Amino acid sequence: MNNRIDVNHVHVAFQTKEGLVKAVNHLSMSFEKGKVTAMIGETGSGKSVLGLSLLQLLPDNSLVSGEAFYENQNLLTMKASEIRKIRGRKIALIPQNPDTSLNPLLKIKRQLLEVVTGNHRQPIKTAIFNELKRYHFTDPERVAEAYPFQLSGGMKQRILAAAATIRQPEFIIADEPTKGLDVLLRHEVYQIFQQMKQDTHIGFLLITHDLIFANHIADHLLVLYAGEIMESGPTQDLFTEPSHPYTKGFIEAQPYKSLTPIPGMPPSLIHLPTGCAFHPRCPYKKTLCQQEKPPLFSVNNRKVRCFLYA
Ligand SMILES: Nc1ncnc2c1ncn2[C@@H]1O[C@H](COP(=O)(O)OP(=O)(O)OP(=O)(O)O)[C@@H](O)[C@H]1O
Ligand code: NI
Repeated sequence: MNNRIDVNHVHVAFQTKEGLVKAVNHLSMSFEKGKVTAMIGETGSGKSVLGLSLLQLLPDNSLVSGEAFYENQNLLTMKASEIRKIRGRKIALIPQNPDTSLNPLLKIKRQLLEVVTGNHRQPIKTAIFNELKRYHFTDPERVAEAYPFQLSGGMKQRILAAAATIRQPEFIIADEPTKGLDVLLRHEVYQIFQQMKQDTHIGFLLITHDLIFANHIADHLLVLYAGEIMESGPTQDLFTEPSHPYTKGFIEAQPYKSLTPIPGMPPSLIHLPTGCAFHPRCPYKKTLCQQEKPPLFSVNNRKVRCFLYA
């Protein structure tokens, strides 16, 4: 099947001097083409690690197991030569920081040409200009001749979006595209994504801390905590009525809400708590929560990893 990526029981751990860091723990889900799936959760919850694992972009100290099926192939175990054919062409990554992702020494034209390799120079140039126009560059010829330092932050974000979509991938993984941006620029990125979503049938995996963005654009939400999905379901439902105590706390902690942080800290990923990973911080914990890990319970049209919904 081409229209989804099916993630089954993925584990990612890192070997470190201190011990095994269990960053992603038996995580299962699927990403659909034509939909935006946003992955949210506190820092260190495993969002980026999961995203990078799908393209085999994790460092050498990582241990990855499980499956991520795309077109009947497991992305996680594919040979390097095979995943290279998929990376960028079928599944593209929009990296976080335009300043480190664009080469300061190369003109935009060169950087986009490197993305669309091929022999047919002329059609490729046309493709690049068309793609730039799609992102509201009114004078693509001039932008193509520019160096990154000659462009504003918003323009660079649009270049990165163009570089990702120009090869018409089926999926895009975007890791915190609004991180560290001021309000104006954030809104520009919202618009870029809105447009990518409207104009294409791409499936997006959007990794973000920006819940306003997620609420704006995502069809489906995944809430991660200590490398596990705590809750997943349609975005509107989760925002209007979060079920999991962690989702409630996380939404409440946002600057646009009460800004009340969840008491306590995320657990050590080397020594994960027994039972529910969230129990040490949970206001509703029962004895069972300390002893047994809750499965994902189906509640209405979502899944919740909490015994309150057993
Ligand atoms: N190479 C590595 N070696 C050891 N631990 C790592 C490595 N890479 C990531 N980790 C750990 O894995 C955990 C998950 O990291 P990840 O970057 O996925 O978090 P995140 O949810 O994306 O956080 P943020 O929102 O801050 O980007 C963290 O505890 C991190 O320290
Ligand atoms: Ni991250």
